[in-house]
Amino acid sequence: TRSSRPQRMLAHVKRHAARGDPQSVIDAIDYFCRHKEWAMNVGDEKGTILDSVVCEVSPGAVLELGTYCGYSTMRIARLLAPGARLITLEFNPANAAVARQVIAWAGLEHKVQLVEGSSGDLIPQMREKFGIDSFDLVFLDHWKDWYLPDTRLMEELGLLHKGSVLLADNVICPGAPEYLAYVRSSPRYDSRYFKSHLEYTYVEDGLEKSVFPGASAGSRP
Ligand SMILES: Cc1ncnc2c1ncn2[C@@H]1O[C@H](/C=C/CNC(=O)c2cc(-c3ccc(F)cc3)cc(O)c2O)C[C@H]1O
Ligand SMILES: [Mg+2]
Repeated sequence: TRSSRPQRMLAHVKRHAARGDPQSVIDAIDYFCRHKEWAMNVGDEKGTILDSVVCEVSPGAVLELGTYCGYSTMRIARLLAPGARLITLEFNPANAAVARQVIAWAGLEHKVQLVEGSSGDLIPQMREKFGIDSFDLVFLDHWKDWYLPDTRLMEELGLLHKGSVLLADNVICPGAPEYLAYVRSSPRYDSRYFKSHLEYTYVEDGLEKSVFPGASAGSRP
């Protein structure tokens, strides 16, 4: 049967990127998406904003929702300090299979734990299964109407601590209106919009960075 776009992207990586060199894998994917076939990776322009937030937070524990082909997984993992961990959730087995190979080609598999399944099912298992007490950084890039329910779930489970950062892709295109309204109106978050463009296009899009000031915030009388 005809190959999938993620499979063609992986083939391009294996042909053009150097093993163990994350930047060459990132560049190969960006080239493929810009000059051969568009794909919904966060891309190089928004990726630079993602990089700066990762460096600013220098997280010990990161959660990524929606691995897809592993592009943003690599962007985050390549910047992590020794011992820091990135858990990425992907419910489509075919995507997960491609992402594992992309991450391995970049030589980052020791920094990444890719878990297959739905975020709604897996987030409640973070403590017991992965020994994670809370996340310093969460990158939201899965189905857009899952952003808000998953954020509420992480709050309720106490997986966000004072200073935890949520970074959400696509808040303009395709958009995550309910999520955006929530983080921008809730006294629980200090939220800021980073204007950019939809990956590999001139269409406006951006990232929303929301800092969780702590459970006590917003509950004061
Ligand atoms: C709930 C849940 N749990 C685990 N993995 C989940 C999940 N929901 C989706 N996923 C996985 O994440 C990935 C899905 C991401 C959804 N992202 C998108 O739909 C998306 C779409 C566009 C876009 C913009 C303009 C256009 F004209 C067309 C498309 C751009 C993007 O950057 C995107 O992230 C793959 C999927 O298997
Ligand atoms: Mg996205």
